[in-house]
Amino acid sequence: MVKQYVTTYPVGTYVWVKSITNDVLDVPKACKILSVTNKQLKVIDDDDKEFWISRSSVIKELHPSCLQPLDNMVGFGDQEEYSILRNLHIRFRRNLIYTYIGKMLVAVNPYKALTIYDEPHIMKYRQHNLEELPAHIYAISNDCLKTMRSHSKSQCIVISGESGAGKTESTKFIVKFLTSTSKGRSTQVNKIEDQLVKANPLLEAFGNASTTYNDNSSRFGKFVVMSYDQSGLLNKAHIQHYLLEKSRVTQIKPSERNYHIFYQLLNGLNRIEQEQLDLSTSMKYNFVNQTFDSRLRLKKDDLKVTEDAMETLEFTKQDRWNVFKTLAIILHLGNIAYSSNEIDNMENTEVKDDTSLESVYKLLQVDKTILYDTLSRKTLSIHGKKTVSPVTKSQAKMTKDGFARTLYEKLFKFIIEKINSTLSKKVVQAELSIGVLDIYGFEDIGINSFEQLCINYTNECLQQFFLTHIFKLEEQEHVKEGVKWTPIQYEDNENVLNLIGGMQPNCLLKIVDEQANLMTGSDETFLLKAVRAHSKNPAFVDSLGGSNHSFGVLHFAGVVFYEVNGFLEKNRNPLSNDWLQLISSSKNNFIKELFKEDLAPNNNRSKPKHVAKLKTVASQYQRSLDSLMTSLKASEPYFIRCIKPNNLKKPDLFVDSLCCLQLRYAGLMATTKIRKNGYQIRYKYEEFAEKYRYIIGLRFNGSIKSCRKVTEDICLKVLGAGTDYQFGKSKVFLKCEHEASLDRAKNQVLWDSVVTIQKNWRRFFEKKRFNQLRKSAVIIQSNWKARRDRRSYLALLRGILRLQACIKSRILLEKFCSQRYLVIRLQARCRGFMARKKVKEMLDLRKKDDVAILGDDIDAWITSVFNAAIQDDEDMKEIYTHRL
Ligand SMILES: Nc1ncnc2c1ncn2[C@@H]1O[C@H](COP(=O)(O)OP(=O)(O)OP(=O)(O)O)[C@@H](O)[C@H]1O
Repeated sequence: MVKQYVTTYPVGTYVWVKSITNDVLDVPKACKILSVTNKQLKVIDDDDKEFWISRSSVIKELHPSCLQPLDNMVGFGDQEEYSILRNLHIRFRRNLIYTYIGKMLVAVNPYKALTIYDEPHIMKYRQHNLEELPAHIYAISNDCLKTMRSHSKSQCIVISGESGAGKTESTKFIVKFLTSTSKGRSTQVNKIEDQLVKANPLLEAFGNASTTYNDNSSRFGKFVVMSYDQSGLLNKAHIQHYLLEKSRVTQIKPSERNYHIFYQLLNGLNRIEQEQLDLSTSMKYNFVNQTFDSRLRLKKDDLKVTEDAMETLEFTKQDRWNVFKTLAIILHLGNIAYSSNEIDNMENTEVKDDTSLESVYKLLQVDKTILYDTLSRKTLSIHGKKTVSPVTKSQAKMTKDGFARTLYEKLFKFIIEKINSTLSKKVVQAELSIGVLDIYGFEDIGINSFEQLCINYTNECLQQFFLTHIFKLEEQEHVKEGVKWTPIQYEDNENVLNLIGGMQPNCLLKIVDEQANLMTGSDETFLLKAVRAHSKNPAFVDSLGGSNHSFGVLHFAGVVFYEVNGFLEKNRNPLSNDWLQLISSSKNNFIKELFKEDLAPNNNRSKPKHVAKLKTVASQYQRSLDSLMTSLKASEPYFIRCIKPNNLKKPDLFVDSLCCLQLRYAGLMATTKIRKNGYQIRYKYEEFAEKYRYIIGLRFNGSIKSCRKVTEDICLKVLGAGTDYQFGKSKVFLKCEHEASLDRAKNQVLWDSVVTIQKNWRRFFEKKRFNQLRKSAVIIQSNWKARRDRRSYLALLRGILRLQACIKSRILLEKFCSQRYLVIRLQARCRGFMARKKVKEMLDLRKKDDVAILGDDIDAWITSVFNAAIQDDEDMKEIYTHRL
């Protein structure tokens, strides 16, 4: 038995080991076998912890594809929850926080700064396709941008996850990438890019606060839409906001804080400004001193950052001052105190006439008596007759706080509208856009209220959008196209959606609205009606039997109980006629502008709008949610699921059970399966043929019939026969890896064509250059040859002249010598003649005179003459010879 075991799992094998506890979230672990005994195995897990396990704890051996961390989890041979979790875990330990599931991105919050978001990374990811580089949020952003351009269709990126999972940071990285790709191409784009980036600190100052889960938690949802013109340049942006958590303005939970801007204001204003707004240090104001979190130090510069952002976003100095003034009013409202006494058995509430009342009166610019009355009385209209009645201390405080909350909400709306007007100055036609949705995650905070119901309803809608996109559409499309489809089990949340909102007449939000509009409506009547309408609905959990007034909803992430106390009040517009009249009498035009919608006359111009049917929070919220869903449905979606690795906000700590829960809630498991089993890539035949026709070197002729044939030919050529892809009625169904192969093949063809074009162009260019060079070379050569020939000609000429001179001199010399010779000969002849003549004469004389004496002289003389003649001849001869 042992032998068999050891043979199956030898030392060094990686195996899945069952969890030690029976906790549903304690998933199996991957361990390496270190040693084997008869009964037990010594193993080491991914955290380098060694322990002994029994043989029966081993589930199975790890699939070879799971041994190394994978960038895209659809590549796993082993599609189990624990293998996915382990992949995320070991990647996280290597600081690889991003992982794909098909085109969906899972991002694990590292809780530490990573050096993967700088400009060189942006440049790198901009030049590559998805999956060519390690998984990254930039790769998803780049793919989204490319798809928008190539499909000419707007895109959206839906980011979801728990509070603190990293949604807002992810949004910032996407915006950074998308804006920087257009950066530098025009001054207008640069301006929008700066403004969009600066909108972040401004929104964070007014919409973020420190909470138990996150020191910089966004207390509102936002949908940032970036619009691109036809040339693909970013030219405007718009921010839509959802459900600001306004209750935080007046009430903060222990160890949490109010919105950052209040602390910034109290710490950052100079003394003169503080005096003008009657403000001093933060600890004096009830709305901000309820808790003090020592972890968060207040920085003087924070207000400066917000003011800089305001300046970039074109807030005027007056706007800035108006905003600060409104914040000061809210802070002073928080400090207004009441006293009460009993008159005629009725509690009579009075406002303490202190500095806070003075400050509100001064900053709100209203009549002090009207302010005093609004704060401590209420006007009732009975049968058209108005009567003023006293209110209890708690009622007075509630309406005053309600006004402070509404004022803050209006101020936040003003900030967003101002940002939007700056970011959307340019009007463009035929624009495409990329929307990034960063919305609060699913919430269960113990005592949940109306706000949590709305937040969780939003998450249900997004979950349905996700499910619809991933599952339902997949299924429908496969069936419609006649492609083989293996159904996959997933949790459909349509039931929960119908329970809370939507078109159903009896949904919870409609019942809250209905009760809020009834004079007799109360939280109790709402609960009663809800129970009556939905007691049989499996998604509705009735807790009427319990001591508290609550009901539960079975959300996709689990059951959440909601306390109904305050439901109706929160749903109603809390501003009474008294407050609206106070505002309409104000000389503070900014505040009046904030409330202009509420103060605008109704159709019946004599009556203020607020007298008509209530414009409830639920109805407004449902409208904005509907519009959001319409925008999302009109675009091609990308999903980013953010995962919080631990609740301690610590780096390098990955708690398996916590992450496992988030994976389940996010439906990631089913996604991995559908991605692996299904065909995530599909193209209409025309689109496919148009996109990939280069592979078979074809011109596009637009006919559907031929497009299908073209598609089949291309697939056969690149993917081969029998590979797992299918042809539907109008589309071809492919897997991710098929698209990658096709893209590679297309890129290769395009690359080859580019090389051919380049080659030919270079040839043409080089040939032209060569011809020019040759022409020039010939000119140079000919000039050079001419010069050289001229030089040798001149040398030759000189030689010839010298030769001529030599020859001439020689001829002359010869002539001279011969003449001389002749002259000498002539001389000799003459001399001979003369001598002979003289001899003859002397001989004649001897004949006549003393011949004996003369005879000897004559002989000597004749001899000398003869020798001289011979010598002359010899000399001549020699001269002549030398000359030659
Ligand atoms: N990619 C990241 N790199 C480094 N730190 C990160 C990253 N993502 C998130 N964080 C850290 O986690 C904190 C919480 O992130 P973030 O504010 O984005 O969460 P959230 O999901 O938007 O939360 P909430 O819903 O409460 O607004 C950030 O302040 C930051 O410190």
